[in-house]
Amino acid sequence: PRAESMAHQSCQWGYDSDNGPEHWHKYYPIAKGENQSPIEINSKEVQHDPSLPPWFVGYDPGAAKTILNNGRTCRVVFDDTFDRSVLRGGPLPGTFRLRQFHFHWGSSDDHGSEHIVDGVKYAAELHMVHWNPKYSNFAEALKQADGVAVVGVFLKVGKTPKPEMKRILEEIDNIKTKGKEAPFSNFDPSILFPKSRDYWTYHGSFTTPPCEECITWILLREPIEVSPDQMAKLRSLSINAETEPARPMVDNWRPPQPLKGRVVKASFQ
Ligand SMILES: NS(=O)(=O)c1cccc(F)c1F
Ligand SMILES: [Zn+2]
Repeated sequence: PRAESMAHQSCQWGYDSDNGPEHWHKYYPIAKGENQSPIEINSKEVQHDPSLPPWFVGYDPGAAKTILNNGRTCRVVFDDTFDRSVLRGGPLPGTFRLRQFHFHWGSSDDHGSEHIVDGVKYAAELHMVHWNPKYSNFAEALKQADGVAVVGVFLKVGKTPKPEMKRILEEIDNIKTKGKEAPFSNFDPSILFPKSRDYWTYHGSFTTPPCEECITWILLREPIEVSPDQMAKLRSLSINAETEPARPMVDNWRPPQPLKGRVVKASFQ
């Protein structure tokens, strides 16, 4: 157990019993808000919206910059100083700039995703984070209800490895511990998308502190398939720094939050 809880440290939130999701509201009161994420998707209650347009991405592989272990997830960061890699259409007003993508996963294949669909927990969930350039920067955007758009992709464990995950998983050996980062260039994240563009969409929040309610979620219905070895590779990351005792980076997911009357729309019947 950790020597001190989040209360003493300058708010090092995490996923442990003493700094995890049940504690976040003490430093981030919005964590108990009306539009929190993730949520459970119940197909019987979603509203099919035939007017929902398709979403599109135009990603420049040259915008990929680095991959890093921030002690909570594995994150790939992009150059978002201009409209270089963008997401548009779907429920979104205008184009949104790709800033980073990261993952959430479990300690075993039977759980790990943040959103849950008709009771199904996937092994992991990929989040591609974009922000609305009508605001001057990401920090401003996350204070606005239409500031951020995240495309969520479920990862399901099967027999066949997803070749497009290879590049990311190969880099993991270079970023094993917190604070490590490595160059990561020439990568178009749209190769990680499934075939179908069907999605659910709702208004929610970051699933991590600061839990700001600034996100238009676009959750893809079709999971991508990864192999057990690929999941084991993700689980080989550590949350500790190189000089600290090894602690595995697993179960970095927030449980589902109250829907509070929000309506989830589906782009498909
Ligand atoms: N899990 S998450 O997609 O909601 C997320 C987490 C950290 C920073 C973000 F910008 C973000 F969107
Ligand atoms: Zn996330």
